[in-house]
Amino acid sequence: MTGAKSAVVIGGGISGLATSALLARDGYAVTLLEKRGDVGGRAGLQERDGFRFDTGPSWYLMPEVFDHFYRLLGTSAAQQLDLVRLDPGYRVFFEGRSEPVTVAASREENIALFESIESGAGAALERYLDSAALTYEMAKKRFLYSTFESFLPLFRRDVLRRTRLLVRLLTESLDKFTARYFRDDRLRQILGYPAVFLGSSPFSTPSMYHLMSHLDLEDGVYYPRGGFATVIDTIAALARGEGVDIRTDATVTSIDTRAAASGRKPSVRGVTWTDSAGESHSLAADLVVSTADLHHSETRLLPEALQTYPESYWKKKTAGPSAVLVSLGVSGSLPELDHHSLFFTSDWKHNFSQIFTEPTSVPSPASLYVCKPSASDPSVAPEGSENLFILVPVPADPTIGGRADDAVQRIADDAIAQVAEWAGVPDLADRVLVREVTGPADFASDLNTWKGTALGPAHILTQSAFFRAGNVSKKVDGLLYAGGSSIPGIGLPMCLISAELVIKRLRGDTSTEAMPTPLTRSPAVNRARDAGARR
Ligand SMILES: Cc1cc2nc3c(=O)[nH]c(=O)nc-3n(C[C@H](O)[C@H](O)[C@H](O)COP(=O)(O)OP(=O)(O)OC[C@H]3O[C@@H](n4cnc5c(N)ncnc54)[C@H](O)[C@@H]3O)c2cc1C
Repeated sequence: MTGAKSAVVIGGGISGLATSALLARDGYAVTLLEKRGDVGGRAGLQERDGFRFDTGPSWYLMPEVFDHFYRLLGTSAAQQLDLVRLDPGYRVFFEGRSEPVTVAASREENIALFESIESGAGAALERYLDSAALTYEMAKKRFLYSTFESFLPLFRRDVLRRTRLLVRLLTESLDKFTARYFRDDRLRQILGYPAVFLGSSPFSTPSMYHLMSHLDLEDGVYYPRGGFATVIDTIAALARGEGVDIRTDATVTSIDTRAAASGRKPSVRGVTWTDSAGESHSLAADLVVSTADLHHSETRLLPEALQTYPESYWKKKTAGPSAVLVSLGVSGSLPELDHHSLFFTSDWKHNFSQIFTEPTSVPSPASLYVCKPSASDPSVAPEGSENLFILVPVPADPTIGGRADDAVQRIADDAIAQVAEWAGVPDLADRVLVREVTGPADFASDLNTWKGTALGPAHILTQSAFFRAGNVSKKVDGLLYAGGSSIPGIGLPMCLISAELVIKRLRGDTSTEAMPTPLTRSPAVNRARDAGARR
């Protein structure tokens, strides 16, 4: 585009694809460079023998955030995806108890469910969910869509009025918070588990995040038919439609800068990248947005003097868990499992401390998660078989190993045995037709994640909201960040918001709300383009 400013986006996960689409719509000439052979990053796809395995996300929460993102691009979630609301929401197996608990799709049914487990818990859940809904709405309106470039817009009457409540929600742990409402361990586990979505533990994540229960117990759990890869496909197609040049097998090896004019910071001049044949290339750009993990972007792609977040910063930070992922094609049907099934151990607190507290170790038995997308989607498994995805949270430590290591394969064997025993499918291991395993070392080498974390920096208080790493380099002009390790944080909806925060930061938009839809080109970009065209 004549006169258009150029941008390079590093990384082709959901954040990179979303950021590149918005930048292109805003008038930038965008090139996206992804090191792997396919886009998707953590939200990848593995196809084998007729099975389609999503390699990462499986919970589609905060549907309005997805829809808002699509609307920025002039379309909608309904136009792009075939979403089904899961009913029931999910099933939970508890160690030592023969009867699982089935969490329903609606608030009313869940209130009745809680009451059936603990007398008085129905009314307590009503209060809990009211508080969760209010906190979620406030987070969406005041925190999630803020770049925190300025704190002034946060000082609104609705926030100030709730200062005391906010302080309590930030300083009390989620576990303590739920204990004030419920006595039954099972209910407290159901309400504490969402901390794992945030790469954290209910014992260290702030109770602010009880807002997550609004999402799974009231708002509903959705699934995009075709799998999460279809979400990636649609965003990649929209990015291409906006003119983004997406290049795979393109590993960025440095973010390049030009020396500062006196009194100013150095500024980006582009990136150096290597193709699959190992040949090095330079690509000039006015703007670079890295959506690779922030630890990698900062400590591997920039010289030390230009790092806003050097190794000394990361030494004091807490990584979210890594995971051993087991994708299985299984012959026959598995009615014992729901679309989503959770398996909680009774020494749950010890389980979390094994993952997060030094010296760490791999929990066994583990509190783990199983997805069976074939429950809702025949396209992900050949007829007469099931698609299973087991996620075993483990410490963020690449020395645990990867798919080639016996230790990781043993963790996978143990997880299959645990699911078989707890869910009552004794022949599960014998029915496995296809098996793919991923471990912490694979996250580190395949995706350049910090310490092999599956998710990113944990959402503990000191790594949430304005305490989380910001989306702009303090040392290099024209260098911005998006993705799970930056603001607002972990999860697909957060990553879509992080893309929008790049546009807000470039425009100096310090508002706390989502931008109006559809995204229209900023006057500043139009002026720059016109000036370039006149030259
Ligand atoms: C097992 C698992 C389960 C999850 N479950 C859920 C869920 O149910 N719901 C939900 O909402 N979220 C879930 N998440 C979180 C969600 O998947 C992530 O937050 C999100 O996908 C992160 O996207 P991203 O684009 O920020 O990072 P990534 O997906 O990691 O993308 C970064 C990209 O950068 C590339 N890259 C790295 N270095 C370079 C380089 N030097 N040059 C070029 N490219 C580079 C990587 O290859 C990668 O493709 C889950 C994640 C995992 C791993």
